[in-house]
This record gives sequence, C-alpha cells and structure tokens, in this order.
Amino acid sequence: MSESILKVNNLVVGFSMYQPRSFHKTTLQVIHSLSLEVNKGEILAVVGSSGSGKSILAHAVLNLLPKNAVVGGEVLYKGQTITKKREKELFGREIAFIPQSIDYLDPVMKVGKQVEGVFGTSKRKEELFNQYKLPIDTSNKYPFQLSGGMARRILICGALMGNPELIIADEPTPGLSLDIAMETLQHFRTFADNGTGVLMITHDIDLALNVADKVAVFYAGSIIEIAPTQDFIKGKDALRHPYSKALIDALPQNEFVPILGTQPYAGDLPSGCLFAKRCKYRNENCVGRQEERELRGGKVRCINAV
Ligand SMILES: Nc1ncnc2c1ncn2[C@@H]1O[C@H](COP(=O)(O)OP(=O)(O)OP(=O)(O)O)[C@@H](O)[C@H]1O
Ligand code: NI
Repeated sequence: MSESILKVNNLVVGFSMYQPRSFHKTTLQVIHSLSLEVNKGEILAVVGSSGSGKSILAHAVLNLLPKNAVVGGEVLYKGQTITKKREKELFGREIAFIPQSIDYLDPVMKVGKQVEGVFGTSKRKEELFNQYKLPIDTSNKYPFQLSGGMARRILICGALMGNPELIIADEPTPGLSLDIAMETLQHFRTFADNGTGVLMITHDIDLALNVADKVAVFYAGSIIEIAPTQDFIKGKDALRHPYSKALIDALPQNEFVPILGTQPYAGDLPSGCLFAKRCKYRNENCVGRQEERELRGGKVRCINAV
C-alpha cells in the first residue's frame, strides 16, 4: 500500500458574492465534492478546460483562497489537516508551490533573494540557475526586467530550493521552450522517484503523459475521471468518460476533433451529468446526478461508462 502525502476528501468551494444590482449575497459553487489522493513518489497530473477549478483546488490546499471563499470537506497532508501553525512550518519548505501567475513574484525585490527565500542557500540557487539556464546575474534583476519564460523559471527555482515532500505546480510550463518544459517535468519526476508527491496542473496533456503516474480530468468543478497515465497513452478506448475520450481525440497528433459547445457556467449547472449537453452518447440515464464510481482501475462519473 503506497503512503498518502496529500488527501482531499469531498472538497467543496464556493464564493459568496452579491448578485448584480442587488443587496443579496449568493454562493457560486465552483468545486463540487472533489476527492483525490497523491501518494509518496507519485505524480498526479490534473487536466481540464479553463475555468474548471484546477487553480481553485491548488489554492484550497494551500489556504490561499480569498476571504469570500466558502470551503467544505477535508485536506490532509500526511494524514493531518494543515493548521495555521503547521502552515508556517510547511509552506516553502516541505510543501512547494509553483503558482500559475508570475505576478506572485514580489515586484520590488531582486529575484535572487526571492529564490533563496528564508531557508535557501546561494549554492543551491546557483545549481538551479545553471540547470534552468538562467545567467547567474539574473539574481540582481527585478521581476519586470525578466521575460515571461525567465520569470516562470525563477518561480520553479524558488519552489525547488528546499527539499519538498509535496510539490503543487499550477501550469508550470507556459512560456518555456520545449526542452526547458520537458526538463522541468523530468525534474519533478526525479523528485517523485526520490519520494516526493507531485500535483501537477497542466493544459499540456501530451507533455504530462511523459512523466505522470495518474491523470485526473476536471470538468465544471468536478473530477469526471481519474485513470492511470497508461490508459491515456493507450488511447480513448482505454478511457472511461466521454469527455476524456474527446480530449484525446482533440490532440493534434490524433484526429484533432474539436469538442463542440462550452463547459456550463458554475452558476447554471445542470442537475444531471455536467457534460451531457455536449456528449454524443447521452441517453435517459444522464439526467440523474452522476456519482463517482470505480471502474477498471480508475474512477469515473458517467453512468454509461463500461
Ligand atoms: N475569487 C473568485 N470569486 C469568484 N469566482 C472565482 C474566483 N476565483 C475563481 N473563480 C471562478 O472559479 C472557477 C474556476 O477557476 P480556476 O481559476 O480554478 O480555473 P482553472 O481550471 O484553473 O482555469 P485555467 O485553466 O484558465 O487556469 C472559474 O469559473 C472562475 O471564474
Ligand atoms: Ni488555473
């Protein structure tokens, strides 16, 4: 039995907001009873369309949600909830975060200092700069003096400064050249091979399949399938949910078939299957709520999946 490093149980996230032209507040629910697990030594890739809730998941785990967020469910790191006190000990040391936005860099602090942080050393920083092909004098620059790709590499170096046991990477590769993107993912693989757990959010399914052990597919705030990477490599017949199959068909090297229609808005979700409107296999079974169930070594939320 592999050892769990991160466990998310029935996570629910909503945002309390005023309705337009009204004094009434309502809650817009953007994550719906979401459960997943990252084990020691394992990379879980999270894929899914824009606005499906991937970053919200990362922010919920790291306690970074804004004040108007209403959160339910449970997040366990090594079997325990992360209290405010533990948060200080863990974040930036055992738990590393690579944010999606380069705006996380402090605009008025030289980047070398930001990479080293409180716990780092200049020796380790030089090692990482070397590996990520950043000239050493980058240290003395401010974020506005960097290209987007360099800023992204700075975020990666900062996160990998310590010896993290859990890495949460939210879209770590945009703006990077293909070799540096690949090297970054290989670097995550090396960490994982040494026991680190990695939650890697990405748009780039192709790249992710090179290193991930499992893939979770998000759709409109729910996980609709979790499957071993091998199933994604084998192709759509090995997958369980019609949306995952459609994602595979949409890859350039496959049939490049676009998925017609759009993901439903969080404030106007259908009561049954969230994907039904766009699904070519929909039938009368799809009107009811789709519970998550185990199927062929993975999990799926589709009553028709076999
Ligand atoms: N502070 C907020 N208040 C209200 N709604 C929010 C807030 N932050 C995010 N959302 C909504 O939550 C949903 C999920 O957003 P999230 O950023 O997690 O998407 P994502 O899957 O990371 O998308 P992308 O691939 O574009 O990064 C979106 O519909 C977004 O509009
Ligand atoms: Ni995001």
